[in-house]
Amino acid sequence: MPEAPVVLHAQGVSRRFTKGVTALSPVDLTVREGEFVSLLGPSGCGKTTLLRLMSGLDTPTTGTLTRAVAEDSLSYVFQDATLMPWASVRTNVRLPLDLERGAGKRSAADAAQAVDAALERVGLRDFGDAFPRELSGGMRMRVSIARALVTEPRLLLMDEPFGALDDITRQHLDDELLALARRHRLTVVFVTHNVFEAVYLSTRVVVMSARPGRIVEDVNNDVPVRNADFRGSPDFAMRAARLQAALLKGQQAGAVDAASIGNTQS
Ligand SMILES: Nc1ncnc2c1ncn2[C@@H]1O[C@H](COP(=O)(O)OP(=O)(O)OP(=O)(O)O)[C@@H](O)[C@H]1O
Repeated sequence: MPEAPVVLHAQGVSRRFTKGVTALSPVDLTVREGEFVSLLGPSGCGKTTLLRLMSGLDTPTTGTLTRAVAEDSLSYVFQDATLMPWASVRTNVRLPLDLERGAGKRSAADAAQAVDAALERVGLRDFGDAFPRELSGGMRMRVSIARALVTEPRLLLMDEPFGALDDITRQHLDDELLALARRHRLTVVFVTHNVFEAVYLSTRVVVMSARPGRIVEDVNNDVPVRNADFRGSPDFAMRAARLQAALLKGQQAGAVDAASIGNTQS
């Protein structure tokens, strides 16, 4: 079977911030259409930095990053739901279309239809008139996902979207996300530091070292079925253990890197 087209390609991409913080060592990474790639790494290893570079919100210090989808085919989901508290769910979800409509792209009726469809997709059809304060944390995150889906993106960049939720809600949203990704043939890059979530969701897991982040392992995780049986299976536990070991290796590599940087500076 021919390989799916490339959606994202990073070559030698690094990011150094002012004040000398190197958040990301040179990274090479290719993401293909339909993949669900998790970036897994310890806190502060540069996952968000890499995701922001992929989105175009930030530019690399070195290297090149090419994206084969247009800016309006890409959506970014932040760690927090980041909803406007004074606006209804419907208005929140419509925001990207309002910004787009400024450029004369879509009629109000089309926008309303797209908002309803996005709310339907995340199971919030009856909550369009509610305000964020009336919703649970999980529902707010679903609104945030509906807002990301309303433009019908091909590429979804998600920065630890379920990190603040309890396990049951997280698992529920994991299932909803998988169904959405499958139904709409999305390519997803998903930041997490949770090995179990990475195993459950991803077709591929990119494990990063502690800061300065670099890729220590690129693990294929293409499994045929993802459901409660899979979560409870020995295969699942083995995959999680393997990622845990890779994470540990990455943490140690980060510590060694930091020590050698210290040595060269002293
Ligand atoms: N704008 C910035 N200016 C200076 N340093 C920054 C900036 N953004 C991030 N950093 C630093 O870069 C490093 C990587 O940050 P980043 O947010 O990418 O990590 P992360 O892996 O996403 O962490 P977490 O899992 O905790 O969200 C951190 O040490 C952070 O302090």
